[in-house]
Amino acid sequence: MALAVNDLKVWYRTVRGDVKALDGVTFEVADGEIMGIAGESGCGKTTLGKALIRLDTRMRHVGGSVVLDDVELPLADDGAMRRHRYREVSLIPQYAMSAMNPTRKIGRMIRDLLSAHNVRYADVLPELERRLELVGLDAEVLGRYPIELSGGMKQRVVLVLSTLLNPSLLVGDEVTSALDVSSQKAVARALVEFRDHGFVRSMIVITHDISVLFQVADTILVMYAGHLAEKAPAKTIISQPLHPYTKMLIGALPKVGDRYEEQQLEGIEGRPPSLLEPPAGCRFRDRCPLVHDKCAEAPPFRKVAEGHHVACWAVS
Ligand SMILES: Nc1ncnc2c1ncn2[C@@H]1O[C@H](COP(=O)(O)OP(=O)(O)OP(=O)(O)O)[C@@H](O)[C@H]1O
Repeated sequence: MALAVNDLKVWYRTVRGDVKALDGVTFEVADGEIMGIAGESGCGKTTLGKALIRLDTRMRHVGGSVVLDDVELPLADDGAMRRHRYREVSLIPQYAMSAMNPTRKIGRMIRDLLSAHNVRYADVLPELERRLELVGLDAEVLGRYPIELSGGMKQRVVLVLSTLLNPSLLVGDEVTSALDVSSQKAVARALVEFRDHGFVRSMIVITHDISVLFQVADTILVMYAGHLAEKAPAKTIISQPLHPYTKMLIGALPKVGDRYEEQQLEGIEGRPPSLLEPPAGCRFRDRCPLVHDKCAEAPPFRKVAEGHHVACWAVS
């Protein structure tokens, strides 16, 4: 087992009270698994990804644990997390490619990052060049400034850089967003290849665009309002989703072969509850077509088949 997250709660302190962005989530990611996280904006995807690497000053670890390769990560202790970051668990944050320092050449930027982790650039340079080549980039990109590269090239550099020390887990947050379709495909392919080559053991790929996950993910975890709704193999999520929210998410996707003007995208009516004062019970119940009395109680995230977990009272 690569990653075991148990009843993890991470809240944000705000002047209006605590935002319960991650409110007791439990799941596992196996060795070699690429797990995608899907869900509407604000459901807690980014918070979950960040919580595994670095809590920012407003985030508070309220409870629960994260165990990576049998070692519990000291989430609340930023100094102690340093030892795990980058070497064992690495993050490609949202907007990583836009956040590259425009005044630093790519090679210099990588050198700085490595030296912050006590690794000599010269020692990894041959491997760095090999991996750049693998993602279709010539080693001469190391002598270029970020502005000289396209979005897709930058994102492939970020992928190589973030996995250079072969971490056990890579978390990629919206790594294919803001790219054109062919660059999206190249980055998605590179993610899978990096796992297949063993450059990274397991991955969590976060996106609001569930169709991206069909290209890369072995399993998909669907989140709703700081809770987990469903986790299953990607094929099962597409063909036999069980949670009413997952069914709506899948139903909201355009169907292959539909003509644009004929598409009737259903969308999902209503909005998720506020995470400042989330209601007790199932958080989806106000929007759920299957709501009944029992939903006043929070449904457990329980196993319904091998590799398939669902939190819904209406699923038998
Ligand atoms: N710094 C912060 N301070 C207070 N609340 C925050 C902060 N960052 C996020 N939140 C709140 O936490 C909840 C979860 O946000 P998060 O960014 O994790 O969701 P998300 O699913 O990744 O959304 P998106 O797809 O828009 O990135 C939301 O209600 C959001 O408003």
